[in-house]
Amino acid sequence: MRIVVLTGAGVSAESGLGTFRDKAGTGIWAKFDPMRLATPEGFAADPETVHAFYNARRRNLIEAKPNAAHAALARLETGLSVRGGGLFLVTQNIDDLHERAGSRHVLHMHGELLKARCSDCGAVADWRDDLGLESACPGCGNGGEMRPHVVWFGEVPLGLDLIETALMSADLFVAIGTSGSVYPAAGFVAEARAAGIRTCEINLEPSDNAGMFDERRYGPASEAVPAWVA
Ligand SMILES: CC(C)NC(=O)[C@H](Cc1c[nH]c2ccccc12)NC(=O)[C@H](CCCC/N=C(/NCCC(=O)O)S[C@H]1O[C@H](COP(=O)(O)OP(=O)(O)OC[C@H]2O[C@@H](n3cnc4c(N)ncnc43)[C@H](O)[C@@H]2O)[C@@H](O)[C@H]1O)NC(=O)OCc1ccccc1
Repeated sequence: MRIVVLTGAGVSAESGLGTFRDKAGTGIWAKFDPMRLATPEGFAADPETVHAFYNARRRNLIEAKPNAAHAALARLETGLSVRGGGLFLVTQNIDDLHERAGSRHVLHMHGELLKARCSDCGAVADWRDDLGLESACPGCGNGGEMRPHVVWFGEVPLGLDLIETALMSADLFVAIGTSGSVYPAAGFVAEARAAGIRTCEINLEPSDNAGMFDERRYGPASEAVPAWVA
């Protein structure tokens, strides 16, 4: 059995990491302007404020712990591989909770908060401290060029070709904890359906494209994902 799982902010919500959009309007993008904080233009216009936004999220992440949903997906990875199948885990999350729960192969299509990238030479480095204009690139040594290694709006997500290949050879596509509002990730279910692949949504509430899924399971990820994996 080959399964492609796409996760979003909802899988890390019970680990204390805020989601971006929710019906109650208390998501990160309800409090902060994504066009100012999560676009290359916003970073060019006001890098200090963007650094402060991601530095706060990085410190918060370092204190966070994986939850039962992350642990269940790590078990699924092992379980499928010993039975000759495979799990392709792609996440929109920039946190490292899947890896901390034991998942060995995780594709971060929107980048990683614990990495920084030099806008000059493109070098990507592990980064756990605050990032700022004074941060020097460990590659080319230039200061003032380091930025969070995340995919901002208007930027091309990472690993789209690998995701496409995995999707086209999958038996099942499952979306977990995502609102289905950000593309191209929100379009994967349509691609899976078009390829005749079975689809399932696991979420707290129906997502924007809930109707596209063959199967829907609702509840907190820390309960619904272990129940689905078992
Ligand atoms: C807002 C939207 C309309 N805009 C877009 O989609 C844009 C523009 C666009 C492109 N194509 C389109 C087509 C139509 C319309 C618009 C577009 N897309 C882009 O700009 C993308 C880049 C998008 C990436 C932007 N970066 C992020 N983040 C990184 C930084 C950061 O994190 O700061 S996006 C941001 O939203 C993403 C999606 O959010 P979710 O993860 O789904 O989280 P959300 O809060 O929305 O939902 C949480 C869900 O969990 C549920 N939940 C809550 N608690 C729990 C719980 N306890 N248990 C279970 N579920 C739970 C809730 O009910 C809810 O449903 C997140 O990953 C997050 O990363 N780039 C691009 O298109 O480049 C060109 C291109 C593309 C392909 C090929 C060539 C060229």
